[in-house]
Amino acid sequence: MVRFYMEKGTHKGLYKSIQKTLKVFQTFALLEVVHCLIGIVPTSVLVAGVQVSSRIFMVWFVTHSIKPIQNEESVVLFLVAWTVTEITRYSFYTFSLLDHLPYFIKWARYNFFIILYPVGVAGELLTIHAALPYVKKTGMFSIRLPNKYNVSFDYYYFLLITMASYIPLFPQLYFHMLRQRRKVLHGEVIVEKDD
Ligand SMILES: CCCCCCCCCCCCC[C@@H](O)CC(=O)SCCNC(=O)CCNC(=O)[C@H](O)C(C)(C)COP(=O)(O)OP(=O)(O)OC[C@H]1O[C@@H](n2cnc3c(N)ncnc32)[C@H](O)[C@@H]1OP(=O)(O)O
Repeated sequence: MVRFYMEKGTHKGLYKSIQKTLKVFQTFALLEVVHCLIGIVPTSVLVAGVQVSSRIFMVWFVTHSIKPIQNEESVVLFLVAWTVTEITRYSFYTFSLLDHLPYFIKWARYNFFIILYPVGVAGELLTIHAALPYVKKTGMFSIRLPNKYNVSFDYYYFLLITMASYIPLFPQLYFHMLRQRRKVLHGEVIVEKDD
C-alpha cells in the first residue's frame, strides 16, 4: 500500500491493486473462528466471530460488490487500520510461539488497537454510508414482492441495520481488548463473562 501511494501519489486505484491479497487473507481469517470452535486457541468464539464476520462482510458484500465506492478515502482508512493490526497481531503470535517475544511487539499488540479500532470502524461505517445511494438506486441484492416465494429483502435497510449493529457490538470488542491489555501488560486477573 505504501509503495502504491509513493509511486502513484494518490489512493485512487489502491483497492484494485491489493484486492486479491485482501480477499484471500480476510477469507482465510474464517479459520480463526474454526480454531476457536475446535479449541486449538483459547479465544472467545463470540469475539472472534463478530470480528471476522464484520471484515468478511466489508470485503465481499460491500467493497467487492459495490465498485463505485472502491476509491473512497474511507476504504484506505480501514485498509490501513486492518493491515497495521494484523502485522502486529501475527508478529505477536509468531514471536510468542518462538518464545522470544520482544516487548515492543507485545506493547504494540495491546496499545495500537486503542487508536486503530476507532479508525477502522470509522472507515467501515463511512464506506457503508457511501454505498447507500448506489444500493438504493440499483436495488442490488434486494428481493421485491410479488414473487413466487412471497419473501422480500431490502439490502438498503439491511445496510442501515448493519451500521446500527456497530453501536452495541463494537464496544464489546473494544472493552474486551482493554481487558486483555490490563491482563497482559499489567498482570491483572480478569474473569471473562463469555468464556
Ligand atoms: C453479517 C454482517 C455482520 C456485521 C457485523 C457488524 C458489527 C461489527 C461490529 C464490530 C466492528 C469490528 C470492526 C473491525 O473490523 C475493525 C478493526 O479491526 S480496525 C483495526 C483494529 N483492530 C484490532 O485491533 C483487532 C483486535 N482484535 C483481535 O486482536 C482479535 O481479533 C480478537 C478476536 C479480539 C482476539 O483477541 P484476544 O486477545 O482475545 O485473543 P487472541 O486470539 O489474540 O489470543 C488468545 C491466545 O491464543 C493465542 N493465539 C491466537 N491465535 C493464534 C495463532 N494464530 N497462532 C498462535 N497463537 C495464537 C494467543 O497467543 C493467545 O495466547 P496466550 O493467551 O498464551 O497469550
